[in-house]
Amino acid sequence: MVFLFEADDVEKLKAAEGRYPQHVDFKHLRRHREDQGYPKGLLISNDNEWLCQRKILSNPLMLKIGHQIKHLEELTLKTLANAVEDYTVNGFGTFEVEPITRDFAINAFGSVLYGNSFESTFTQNGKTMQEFAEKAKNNFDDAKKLLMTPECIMKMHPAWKRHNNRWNFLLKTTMDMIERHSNDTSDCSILSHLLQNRKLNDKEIYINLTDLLVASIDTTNTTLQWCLYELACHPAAQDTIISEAEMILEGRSSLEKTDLDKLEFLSAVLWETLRLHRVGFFTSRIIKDCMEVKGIMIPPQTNVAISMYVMARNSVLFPNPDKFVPERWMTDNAKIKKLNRDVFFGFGPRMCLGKKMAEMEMKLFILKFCQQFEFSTDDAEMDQVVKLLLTPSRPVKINTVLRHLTD
Ligand code: HEM
Repeated sequence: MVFLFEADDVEKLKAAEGRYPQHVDFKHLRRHREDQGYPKGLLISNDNEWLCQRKILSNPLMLKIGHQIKHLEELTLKTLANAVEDYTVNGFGTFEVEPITRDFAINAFGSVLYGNSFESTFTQNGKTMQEFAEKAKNNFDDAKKLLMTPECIMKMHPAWKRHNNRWNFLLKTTMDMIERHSNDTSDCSILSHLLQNRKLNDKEIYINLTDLLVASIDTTNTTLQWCLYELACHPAAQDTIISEAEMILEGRSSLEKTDLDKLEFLSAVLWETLRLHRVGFFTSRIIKDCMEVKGIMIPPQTNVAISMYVMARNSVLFPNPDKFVPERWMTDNAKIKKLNRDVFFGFGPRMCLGKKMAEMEMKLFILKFCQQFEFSTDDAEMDQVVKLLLTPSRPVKINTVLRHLTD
């Protein structure tokens, strides 16, 4: 395996990844699916099989983005209203953010997949979906162990059984959700689109919907926790988010998708959070063509990884790299701008399928959270723990006061 970490290397890797980019073999998922007679799904497919599924899944996702903002806004407000009710007394409260960010992450992407009625089934089946999120999260940890174990002895690892049992639960929950929502064609969910156009068979739909929800929950949940943590340490940034929104919205309380695109500082806060606290720390490709780096030829079929973590802490591009400085993204420096396009959500044709949706969800949540609460933290030093994703070492706790009380 070769590790690269300079911004220019991404371009070289893009040139060598070929038309059908291939990442490292997720052998733990592949073996479980083979054993159970399931198809691979987008996440672990390659070549034309990957490209076909990518097209089938990205079309409805793109369509949904334009229509989703009103629902997401309502969802965010509802999530925060519940938080106010549950965690604050007389407008003040100290609470862990994870239950709130996790509920939001499940509901936000759950409604993209299954339709806006997902939220009410989520409430009825709250326990099941919480369990789904919990098992998906624990599987990231076991996936790390299984990925590092040779395939010939992988099934002897204690993590193998746990991992499979959890996957069986995740798939079963998806089947229940599909059954529950298959007649709901009212708000063009991904499910209704897939059932109508029938380009994927039933098993392919099960696998892909499970993978999409798993890929969406912890990535969004973890990033939002880190973002609230950084904002709690930097209250002035909360004020800037609010004043920027006041300027762009000019008295309107409801947002359009185009408003979010104009909120430059809010985007910068998200990029800076992802720079410091990437949910994963490298993205890899099995290269198709040979590539040359610093005079060394790397042969085809080598696993080449870009270390996003190292790249994002490069002190030439990012002076004082360990400091949270959102303003550094509000620049004309093309190299820095390119990094947020190519790094946080991967690069090239195989970049994150949920990038645009995830950005929209997270920006909305952060903005509404800052408009609702003024918040700080007593926890000045938070370490990162590698669980495949880079998660906070302790629960993120914040001290809040309802903002209208401080105005
Ligand atoms: C903070 C949020 C997220 C981050 C930082 C993130 C990051 C990433 C990264 C780095 C990759 C690897 C890309 C590559 O190999 O070049 C990826 C792949 C992927 N992500 Fe995300 N992701 C996020 C949210 C989501 C969401 C909400 C979805 C739901 C659709 C999603 C679905 C996927 C899928 C399906 C892939 C595999 C794509 C493929 O193999 O073609 N992600 N993500």
